[in-house]
Amino acid sequence: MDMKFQPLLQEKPENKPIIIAGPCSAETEQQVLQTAHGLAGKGVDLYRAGIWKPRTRPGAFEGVGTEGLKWLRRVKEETGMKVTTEVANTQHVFEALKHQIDVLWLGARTTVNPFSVQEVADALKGVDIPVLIKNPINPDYKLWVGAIERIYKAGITKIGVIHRGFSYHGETKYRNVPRWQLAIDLKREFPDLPIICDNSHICGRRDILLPVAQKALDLNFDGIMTEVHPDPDNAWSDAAQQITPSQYLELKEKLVFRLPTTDDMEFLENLEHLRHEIDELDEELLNLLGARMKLAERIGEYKQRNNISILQASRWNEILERAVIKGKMKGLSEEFVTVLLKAVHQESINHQEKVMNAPGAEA
Ligand SMILES: C=C(O[C@@H]1C=C(C(=O)O)C=C[C@H]1O)C(=O)O
Repeated sequence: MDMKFQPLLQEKPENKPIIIAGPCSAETEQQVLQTAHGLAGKGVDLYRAGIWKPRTRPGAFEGVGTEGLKWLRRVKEETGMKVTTEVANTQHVFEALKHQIDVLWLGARTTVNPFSVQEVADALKGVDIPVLIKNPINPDYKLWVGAIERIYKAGITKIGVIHRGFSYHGETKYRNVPRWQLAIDLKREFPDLPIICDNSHICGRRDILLPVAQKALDLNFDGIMTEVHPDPDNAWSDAAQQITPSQYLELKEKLVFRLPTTDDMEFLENLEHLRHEIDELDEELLNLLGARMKLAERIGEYKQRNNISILQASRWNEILERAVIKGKMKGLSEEFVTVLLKAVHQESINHQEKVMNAPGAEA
């Protein structure tokens, strides 16, 4: 689907990151206003607070509901900051619009469900409001794009996405693993679609908020969304990942904001030169890989004639172990070498399968 997006915030100069901060949840009027005053006038474009909280299990704090929207309105009046909250159904949209919330967002648990996304989209028909769409909990690129398309088809063109990481069962330092590649894919397919990094939900802890936000900026993300609370340890939700307004401002100071590009001729010429060298190496890599597959095909022919299986685990092990060691000496990570070699091995198997199972191969 061909989509043309408009800038999320009209007044925001191009190439300046969109800064979103505020508590995970609105808890009390005092907490909402105290946090807002700690952030006002400090370059925060949008003040966030969850009013309706989808929780994993019942009984946890599920948000203050409509009452909290009045507190957000006071934030607007008293600080001049725009405000944003999460909506998940028709009633949320209706209440948020009634209380002049400036920007809406769809949460990860909503994006996973096309029925819910469609309900929100239908409620938004004919309304001109920016909408941010968080990635679905599971790393399903198409589901994420599907949610964007549903909102777009409702006539909303000020759309952005929020990358909040993906649920993962194994051991990891993150609460939600980033899988940056999905965000990079989105950038490639929709260059005009702003991507905002929710470092709080990716990290789930305070000590790595800065490197994750910086990584997002290095990947040319268009903004950062961070949870801020006046008393994080006693927050009613997501206590481990929230930081105080002053800690937040310190973090923001440390971030290095990058430009997507420049018109500096010297820089562009040097870049061009180095990129030319990369292109040549890429070409060489492909030639080598092509030649390697030709050899695999010859091995496939022998195996076929002698009725030998394609997969040879001990040989494959040897190759992988050797490559990891050699790779390390060349500064290549084990993770990269493993992923790369596994892909090469799979392609080699595919080539052999084709040769060995081709019609007439038995003859
Ligand atoms: C090419 C072979 O077949 C398979 C593919 C391999 C490769 O591409 O290097 C290695 C071992 C096998 O699993 C082989 O047996 O050598």
